[in-house]
Amino acid sequence: MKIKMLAGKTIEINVDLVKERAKCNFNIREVTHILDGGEKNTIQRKKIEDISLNDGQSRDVIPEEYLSPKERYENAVKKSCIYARIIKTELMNMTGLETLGFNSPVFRRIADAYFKEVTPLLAHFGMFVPTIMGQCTPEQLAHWLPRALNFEIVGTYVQTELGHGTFIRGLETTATYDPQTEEFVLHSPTLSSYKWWAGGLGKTVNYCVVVAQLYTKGVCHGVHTFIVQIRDEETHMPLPGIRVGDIGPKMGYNTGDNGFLVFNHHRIPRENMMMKNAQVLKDGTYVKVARHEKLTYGTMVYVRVMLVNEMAFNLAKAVTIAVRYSAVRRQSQPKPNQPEPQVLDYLTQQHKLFICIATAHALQFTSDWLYKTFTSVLADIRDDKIDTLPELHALSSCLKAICTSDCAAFIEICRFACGGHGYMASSNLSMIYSYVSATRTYEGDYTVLLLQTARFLVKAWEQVEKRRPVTSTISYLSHAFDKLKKPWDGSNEGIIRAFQRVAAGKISACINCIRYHQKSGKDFEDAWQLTTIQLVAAAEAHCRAVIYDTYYNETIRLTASSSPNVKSVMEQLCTLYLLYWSLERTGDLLRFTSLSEKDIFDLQQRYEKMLAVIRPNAVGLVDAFDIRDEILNSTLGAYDGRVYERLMEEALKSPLNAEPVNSSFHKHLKPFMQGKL
Ligand SMILES: CCCCCCCCCCCCCCCCCCCCCC(=O)SCCNC(=O)CCNC(=O)[C@H](O)C(C)(C)COP(=O)(O)OP(=O)(O)OC[C@H]1O[C@@H](n2cnc3c(N)ncnc32)[C@H](O)[C@@H]1OP(=O)(O)O
Ligand SMILES: Cc1cc2nc3c(=O)[nH]c(=O)nc-3n(C[C@H](O)[C@H](O)[C@H](O)COP(=O)(O)OP(=O)(O)OC[C@H]3O[C@@H](n4cnc5c(N)ncnc54)[C@H](O)[C@@H]3O)c2cc1C
Repeated sequence: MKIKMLAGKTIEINVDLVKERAKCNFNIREVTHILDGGEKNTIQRKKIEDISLNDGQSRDVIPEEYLSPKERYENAVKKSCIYARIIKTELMNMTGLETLGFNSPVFRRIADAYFKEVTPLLAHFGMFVPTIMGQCTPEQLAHWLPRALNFEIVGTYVQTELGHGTFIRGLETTATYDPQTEEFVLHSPTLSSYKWWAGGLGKTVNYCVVVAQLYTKGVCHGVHTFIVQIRDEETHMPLPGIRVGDIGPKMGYNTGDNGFLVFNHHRIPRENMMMKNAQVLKDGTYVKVARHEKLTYGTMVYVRVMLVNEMAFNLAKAVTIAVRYSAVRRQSQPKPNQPEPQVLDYLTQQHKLFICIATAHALQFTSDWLYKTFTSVLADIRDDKIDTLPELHALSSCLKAICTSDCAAFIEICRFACGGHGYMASSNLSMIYSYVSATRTYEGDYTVLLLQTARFLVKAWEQVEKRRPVTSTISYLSHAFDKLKKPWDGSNEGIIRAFQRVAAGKISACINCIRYHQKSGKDFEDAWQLTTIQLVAAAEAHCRAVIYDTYYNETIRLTASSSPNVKSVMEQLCTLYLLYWSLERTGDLLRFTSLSEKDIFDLQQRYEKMLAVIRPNAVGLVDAFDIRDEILNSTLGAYDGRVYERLMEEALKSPLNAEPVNSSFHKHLKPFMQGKL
């Protein structure tokens, strides 16, 4: 079927997708505007996408998979420069876009059209610039920020070492102050102190933020951040005292040139210590400026916040691919003499996919809410108020952990939903998965971050016990002393309250367990270690309760003035999300609420009914994510649904198809088959 598109281009669209779009009963644009945070944002995003993508500079002539690792990296650098130039010269100064930050999610979104994996400049944008913004004095900021934003220097964030990633206090790289020359001497004293992992470090950057143990006047003051030049600005040669290189192939991020870095008594000026939170004076005197010791960890908190948005977007990509493909794909014959159904019509397929759409919405709204919380805490810190920081740390830690973990699991389900073709590199699902699966580890491992949140929850519990006030995200704890099981009512609000009861019950169980071990003679640290499995589960339950509450309230708020059908489809998705997790967590609900077997039966019925209600709008819902084909980069997920044509077109690009017979036949296979080898 031929369809005339808005831009005047005529394209052929798969007939099943045309029918699906005709079935959709809500205004797709309106949902796009809600997801973008308003119509103005959608218009702005589309304008930026047009400028960045319409001239085709993002496209590769040869698919990246067929290039050598070196060629892939070089191609990524080339395209990074093209894209960075567009951002710098065409977008940032454009009228109407003044409010757009260098770290706008729109820039990040478009980057996927340029890079199948990642740009070597991701850590420059994502970590180097934010650390400069967060850790420098005004004078340092004036010196470094313009240089970094203008790409006169490119940098990364070098913290992790071979021996330690999680335990930052255990890092071994030293920065020892020499008052004679007013310099810091950076040194890697052991093999385990070698810096390892930083993105862009291997070959791309010439500067970096280094996290090292600060020594002055013979005293260690713990980890601090330093701006370190590692390569010559002209020749790009590593400076004396620096050994730097690429760490080699990984499961993903292969165009990201993650690197190693070894210091041999490398000297940097005193002014290169990032001095917003602590200073070393010329004579070597150490002066603590910040009121909260952990403000040095600020960049990590920022990235954890940004990652929640990243997850919403990546899941939206994966489910767009899987839903469109499932509308095009036909398989099996449940009834004799009937046509093969679209796989999207199978209830089990809907069960795999509609939760992914709902999760993308839940994470998008949660991420917007978290970002607002983050900016308000930053404003507090600027006013020298630090009491809101622990809650932000607890929230960003658990949300980063749960969102990255859920998103990785659901993306893999999207791949399962696409059968064998989902396993093709050209589906792009494997690339999306390998990108997302790393996010569960980096910027704080899943378990480690949930234990940070648990620490906050245990302290909050003690506050509640003393009848002291607690902050809003944990106010539900005040009902936790109710020994009775929470009555189950099954409404959306009821489900949210039930899960808050689950979280409170799990935290209470942890407290009991810690106290039990303490009573039997263990010290607090041992009692804590013996409770960590339950603590992780309690922090997860708390995090999910926060997501349910945020998703539900934001859906109501954001659709308050929407058209009736948009309002109802958004509410249906939110209800589906709550029902899905109720069914996933029946054990918890049976333990902490009055949920009965009959209630579980009802939940299942309601859940399946909701799948059926959402079914006609499924393609419309993924269209509403409004992800351009260049960004999706998928044979299975393109807007036109020409799945088989695209699969064949991509297969023909394989260099193995360039010749009818490969030379290995004559060299190896034939002699072997003829018994001559
Ligand atoms: C052209 C291009 C265009 C492109 C355009 C693109 C443009 C857009 C770009 C946009 C970019 C988007 C995407 C970004 C992707 C970036 C990629 C990133 C890659 C990955 C980077 C990394 O991977 S980089 C390394 C991260 N490595 C960690 O993540 C280590 C975890 N490890 C810890 O984080 C600590 O080690 C750990 C466990 C807390 C214990 O720290 P510790 O031992 O010092 O502390 P304790 O546990 O003893 O805790 C003592 C007390 O401190 C409290 N506390 C602890 N932390 C706190 C904190 N942060 N804030 C407040 N309070 C804190 C705690 O709550 C206790 O409080 P209390 O005493 O009151 O209970
Ligand atoms: C793709 C990628 C990019 C990266 N980019 C950067 C970068 O740009 N800059 C940078 O500095 N780093 C970077 N990293 C490193 C990353 O931040 C660390 O790998 C991450 O923080 C995890 O730390 P680790 O490797 O030390 O894991 P470990 O802490 O050694 O984890 C191993 C296991 O031990 C468990 N564990 C550890 N501590 C505890 C505990 N206290 N309690 C219970 N269980 C525990 C963990 O749960 C995990 O299962 C990157 C990593 C990856 C994969």
